[in-house]
Amino acid sequence: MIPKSCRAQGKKWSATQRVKVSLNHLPCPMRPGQEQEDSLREVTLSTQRLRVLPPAVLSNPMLESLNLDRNKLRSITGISKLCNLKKLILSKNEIVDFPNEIQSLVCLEKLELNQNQIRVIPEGVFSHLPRLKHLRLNNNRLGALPRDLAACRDSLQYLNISNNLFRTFPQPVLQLAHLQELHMQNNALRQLPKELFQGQALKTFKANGNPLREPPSEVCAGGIQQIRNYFNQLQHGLGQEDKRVKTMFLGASLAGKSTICRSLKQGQTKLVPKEERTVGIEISEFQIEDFTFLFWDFAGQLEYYMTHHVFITPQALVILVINLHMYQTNDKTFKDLVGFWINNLSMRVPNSVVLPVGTHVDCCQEEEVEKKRCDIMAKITAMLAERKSNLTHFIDNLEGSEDPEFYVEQWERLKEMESCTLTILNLVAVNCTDHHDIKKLEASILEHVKNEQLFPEVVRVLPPVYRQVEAAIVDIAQSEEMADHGMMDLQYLLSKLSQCEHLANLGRELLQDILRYLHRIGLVVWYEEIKHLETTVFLQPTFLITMFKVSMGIRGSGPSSLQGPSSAALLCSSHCCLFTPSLPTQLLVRYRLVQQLESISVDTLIGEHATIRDRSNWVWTFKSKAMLCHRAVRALVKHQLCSEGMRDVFEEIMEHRPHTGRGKLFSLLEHFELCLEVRHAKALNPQASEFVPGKLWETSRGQGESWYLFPTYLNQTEEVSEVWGGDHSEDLHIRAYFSPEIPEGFFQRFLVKACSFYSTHWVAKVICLLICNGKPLLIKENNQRAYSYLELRCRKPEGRTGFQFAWDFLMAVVFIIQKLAEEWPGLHMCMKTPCRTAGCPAELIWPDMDGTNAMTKEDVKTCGTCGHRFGAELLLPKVPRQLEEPRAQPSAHYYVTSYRTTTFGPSSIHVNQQVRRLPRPLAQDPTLMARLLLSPRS
Ligand SMILES: Nc1nc2c(ncn2[C@@H]2O[C@H](COP(=O)(O)OP(=O)(O)OP(=O)(O)O)[C@@H](O)[C@H]2O)c(=O)[nH]1
Repeated sequence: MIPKSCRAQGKKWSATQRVKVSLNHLPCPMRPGQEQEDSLREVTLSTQRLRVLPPAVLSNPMLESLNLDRNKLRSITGISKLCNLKKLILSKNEIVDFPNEIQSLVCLEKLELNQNQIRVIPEGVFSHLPRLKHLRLNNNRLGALPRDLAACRDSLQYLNISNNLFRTFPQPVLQLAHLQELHMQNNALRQLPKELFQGQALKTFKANGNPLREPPSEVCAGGIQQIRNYFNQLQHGLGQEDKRVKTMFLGASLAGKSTICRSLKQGQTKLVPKEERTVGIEISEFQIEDFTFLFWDFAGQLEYYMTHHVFITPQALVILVINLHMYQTNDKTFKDLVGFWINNLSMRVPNSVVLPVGTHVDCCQEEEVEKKRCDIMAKITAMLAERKSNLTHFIDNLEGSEDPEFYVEQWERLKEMESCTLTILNLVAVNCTDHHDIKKLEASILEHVKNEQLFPEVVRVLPPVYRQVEAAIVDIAQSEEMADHGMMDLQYLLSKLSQCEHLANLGRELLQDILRYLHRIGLVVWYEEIKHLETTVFLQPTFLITMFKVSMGIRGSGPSSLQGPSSAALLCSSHCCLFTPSLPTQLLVRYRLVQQLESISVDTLIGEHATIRDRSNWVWTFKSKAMLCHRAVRALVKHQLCSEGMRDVFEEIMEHRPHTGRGKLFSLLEHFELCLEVRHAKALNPQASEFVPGKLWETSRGQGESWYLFPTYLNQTEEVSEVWGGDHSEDLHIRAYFSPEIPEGFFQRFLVKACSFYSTHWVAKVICLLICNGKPLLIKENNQRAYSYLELRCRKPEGRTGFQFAWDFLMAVVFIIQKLAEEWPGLHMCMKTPCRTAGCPAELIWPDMDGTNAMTKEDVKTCGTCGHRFGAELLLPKVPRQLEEPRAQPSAHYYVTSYRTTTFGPSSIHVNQQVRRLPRPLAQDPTLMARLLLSPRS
């Protein structure tokens, strides 16, 4: 949250209008020439605050294209006069009643009415629009489509009805024989008709955000072919209802998560000895009545929070376990034991259902339990209310600004966040040593998951073959031949499945579909998108998680001072069908990595061609720089695994030849941005020689071995500050504000992302300095309640080229931050520039960024608080107009080296990691990069 004073001040600043065609410049029918003819045919009147159609527009019957988006239109009376109109854009207006006059626009090919408030479309409009190819009706309040939409059967190719209120599939759509693209996301659909997928025309289909059970969302996520295969299979046998709930146990250390988890599974009290701490995550499956529960037991230690972005997923029941004995009715314990989790859930999975469970009731007085229960519930309620009120305040702030149309995208995003609700169920207090309490908790869980309002997606309809394949995989996973680590080659697995008598006739495509489904529901893990892992299926996901642990669990202290001894708890249950107890969980645990490194045996060192001195060096580098070299990690893992006779696992997860590839372990760590591969470790911080376009870059793969930086364990900040040389009042200086706060692990992941773009960097715990073409950019984290932001600073440049470069650089980093922030759907981020007058609290709120960087047309801005005037280029990505000096380089140079370093304009970007996810021409053009990085979440 931003202090009220600053927010209020921020409103006084505003961007200038971005008017494309002003009303005074409407095409005049008298001017001759081709240009004139074109302008007669096409008019754009976006963001003009129009309430009615301007008569000048209506008097032009030759008009073929009219864009009226982002106005205040409620009706479009008179539009029927424009009978030659082919394209009509009415997006983001205030239309409630569908404009009937549209039926007169018989030439219409493209109609966009998205982001209005239309509830009903009357019959008799579309029957007059036989040429309509493209129709956008998303973000309205529609629950049905008119029957006569079928009249567009030969023309309509694109239809978007996402973000409406459809509960049943609109039947007229089935008539649209030429439909190629259909968007139906975020409605309330439960079932899709198989007829939709029978023709071959449909190429793109999106339906995420619906409580689908037939086909389930996890099948739809596989695309049209997987849906077709699903329906084909359903024809061969009746669909079976599968009731499955992912249940995540979260909470601080020693809360009792594992105890509850095990007790529920075994149907009796199962106290977990304190020494058996959970490490990372444990997964197990078991049954209550006809519900299958997939339990994910998360370790409470801070070290593991870094992996939560990988495993905390939506649509799960969250059991938030609170040790009532430890809990005190003060703000501090609330924050540590409850508030922290509620905050994280509301940022990461804002639509979840949370069941708070209080443990250790036997250690409390009866009245004490009730008092604490009330306190916890009241504080959670207050917390959520504060969040809502903050969102409302942000929305009001944008609506009340002088130019609200410049903040439409931010406003929409806030509205979306406002509509999300974290449902908090009543706290259940239990004594885990008492069998009755465990039964009571079980009944409570069952009651909640049966509630369709809370869990509309629990039931999935599946063809019998899905269950058969799942059962066959369980058999394979439990068979003698299965290695302990549970990893299997994809082709081998498929051939094993094909050998099963009843699965012999299934095609590979269908088997892979089913594997993808099982991956999405969390039963197996198959990361098709990671190069080193595309042919590996983890039949025991728990093992996969242990691989992460190599990089974690290093620090000796937890979130509170509750740290216990360090050994792994291992889940083992007769109900647990997929996960066997023989996993090497204990072996890879690193609570105290320094000690672990020190204990690497001499034999292992010799095997890795290392010496005792190397080992001391590894320890020193890790302590001082949070870095481990490839060999150190190899030795560490080998030492642990080989001493337990698990050499095969070691060979599986580590690359044999250290210089040729990363191996599975590092592919995973990098994919999830838990560590950064760095080439140089000579200086106190990773420092690479800089890439200069056109010159030889000295860094090369053959030079020395790889080092891996684990940013979570960084500590010192002095060196970064020293290289930066201190803040100057003249610096270009912007801030990315976060509400409610910067999520745990955000800055560390930002470091991994940003440093993979910029090869020269210095990093520390909450500060990072990136260098691009010799220019530094500093990023600092300030995560204070009601004052959470990342500050970006550049030295004040000189001349036009300097500003161009500085803003390119700043914007590239802003986009990286924004892209990362998208992973927290409940996180609000807002860019601001503090007033440059010392002591003035005003801040300029940035308008929406549409990727053009043309954020203002004003050359000078005046602060509404202190009255000082500043060149706009000092505050926003705006380059001064006067051409004081020739540009040093053309704006869109593009260089690719073997390291995939690319350059746009004067800036250079190292896309070593991102290149896998972003298309090649990424850096050809900074605005393209902006659009790519800012493209809406799917
Ligand atoms: N007396 C009593 N002891 C409990 C209760 N619940 C859990 N315990 C004990 O509390 C300790 C911690 O329980 P765990 O289940 O390991 O806690 P956790 O939340 O999984 O802890 P981490 O593994 O650190 O994340 C164990 O020694 C349990 O036996 C309870 O209701 N009453």
